[in-house]
Amino acid sequence: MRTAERELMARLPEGALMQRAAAGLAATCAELLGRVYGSRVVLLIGSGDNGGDALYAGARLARRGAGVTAVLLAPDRTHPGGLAALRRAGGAVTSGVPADGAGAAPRAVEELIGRADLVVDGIVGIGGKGGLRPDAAPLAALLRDSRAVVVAVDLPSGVEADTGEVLGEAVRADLTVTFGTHKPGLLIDPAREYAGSVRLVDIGLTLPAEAGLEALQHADVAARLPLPGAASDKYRRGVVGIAAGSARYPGAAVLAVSGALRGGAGAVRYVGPAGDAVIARFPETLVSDGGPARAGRVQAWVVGPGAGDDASAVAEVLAADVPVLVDADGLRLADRAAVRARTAPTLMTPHAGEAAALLGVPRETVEASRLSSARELARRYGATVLLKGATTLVADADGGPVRVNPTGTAWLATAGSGDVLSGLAGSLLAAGLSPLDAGSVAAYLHGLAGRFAADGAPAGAHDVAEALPEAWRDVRV
Ligand SMILES: NC(=O)C1=CN([C@@H]2O[C@H](COP(=O)(O)OP(=O)(O)OC[C@H]3O[C@@H](n4cnc5c(N)ncnc54)[C@H](O)[C@@H]3O)[C@@H](O)[C@H]2O)[C@@H](O)CC1
Ligand SMILES: [K+]
Repeated sequence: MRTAERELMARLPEGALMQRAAAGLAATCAELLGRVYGSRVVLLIGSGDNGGDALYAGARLARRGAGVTAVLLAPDRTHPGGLAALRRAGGAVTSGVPADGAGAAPRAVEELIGRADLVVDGIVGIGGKGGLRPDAAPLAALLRDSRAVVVAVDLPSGVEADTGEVLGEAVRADLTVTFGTHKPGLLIDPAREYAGSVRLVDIGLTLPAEAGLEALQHADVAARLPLPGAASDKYRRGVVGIAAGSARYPGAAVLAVSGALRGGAGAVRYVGPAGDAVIARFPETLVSDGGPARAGRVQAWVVGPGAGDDASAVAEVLAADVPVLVDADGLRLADRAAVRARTAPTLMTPHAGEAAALLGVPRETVEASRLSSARELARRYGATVLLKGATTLVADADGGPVRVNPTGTAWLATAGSGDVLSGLAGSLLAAGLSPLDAGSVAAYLHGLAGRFAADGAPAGAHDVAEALPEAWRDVRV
């Protein structure tokens, strides 16, 4: 993003890029205000180009009759062109510097924000690091209590653009207008939550083909779905083996199979103590007695959901020379050296707690730094890692682009939903997808299915599995 901006700026007349950004920002603000004339707009302005965007957008709104006041955090280092434009358009300017350098914003600023219809956050964008500085932090606190709509420029000020971490005080926006492309901080929790809904404004950048972070969209998923051809039979479509469930947790086996049956493999083979429960619910399942090593050929294994303490099944699966997905109890039971020694692909699917145990750090650390945690886990185990959570990430061991799943929903935070996901991803592995594709396509479909199943009301994991065909159909149109 930064390189692309530099290249384009060198080719365009001075300020052209900022004008494109400001035009998009002003249009969105006008849309949110409904009636611009007579509305009260406050601009929070830091010392960089992020403030410049906000000032030029403010000037456009002032010309349309809004009462616009810019609150300057660095009055002597404010974007000069933007400030002049706002003044020419009739906008007002006041200082936002706390009297004692930190602590509280000036009383006049508090009142302005209290009366505002809309506040534009132009404190800092991609040039910032380390949370808001003490002089800016009180403004973020004021916004939390304000009834005004808060629009962040490029990023909510204070979040880490490159990682999605939030290291201190940051602005909570209702909407973020971002330029050129999405930044990791808009896609990955916890920062994502600060951004509200995100609107992308095209400013004409040519972006590099490969980014550090990718999000699939419907067409990308559709292109990766395994579809049967004329020559397909159940074996060519792939057989997925599910080694899951225990006397205590038979339901995990049923749910993993329910996901696997909707993932594109031609057949699902089940191995474990819950065979009766599986057959009762899904008669099409091939149930084997004995361990995974004696189960017959499969093209991929899923091991771990509800597995209890059966370490031998996990060891047998890890010894198989086919792609293996390790989930839940399997992550705890797996011999770490055996995972690292595998030559066929491995896909690990921990939630934050399981990832923390594997990394030997507190759970909060993983939740606060999801991107680096997923990458580190993948590197350490030589495996692809799907880190579950509000924003699911899938990272390959080679350090290539990380996939962030855009379809997640809080409704999926329900018991058994991970079992469905692991069956689904395992089925895609058996059908021939790479672990990165299998994990990210599964997360995408699973998120969509969760939305369809919930549709504003609680849904169980089995509802999510039943909505998977609808998710397939949705991405294929
Ligand atoms: N470079 C470009 O071509 C374009 C840039 N645009 C805007 O410019 C922004 C980047 O501008 P800059 O590189 O000037 O950087 P920013 O404006 O994002 O931030 C830099 C300024 O913020 C202050 N700052 C840094 N960390 C802070 C913190 N933690 N708390 C408070 N203040 C902090 C610094 O003193 C510095 O002056 C983008 O986010 C975007 O909004 C857009 O106008 C589009 C075109
Ligand atoms: K901002």
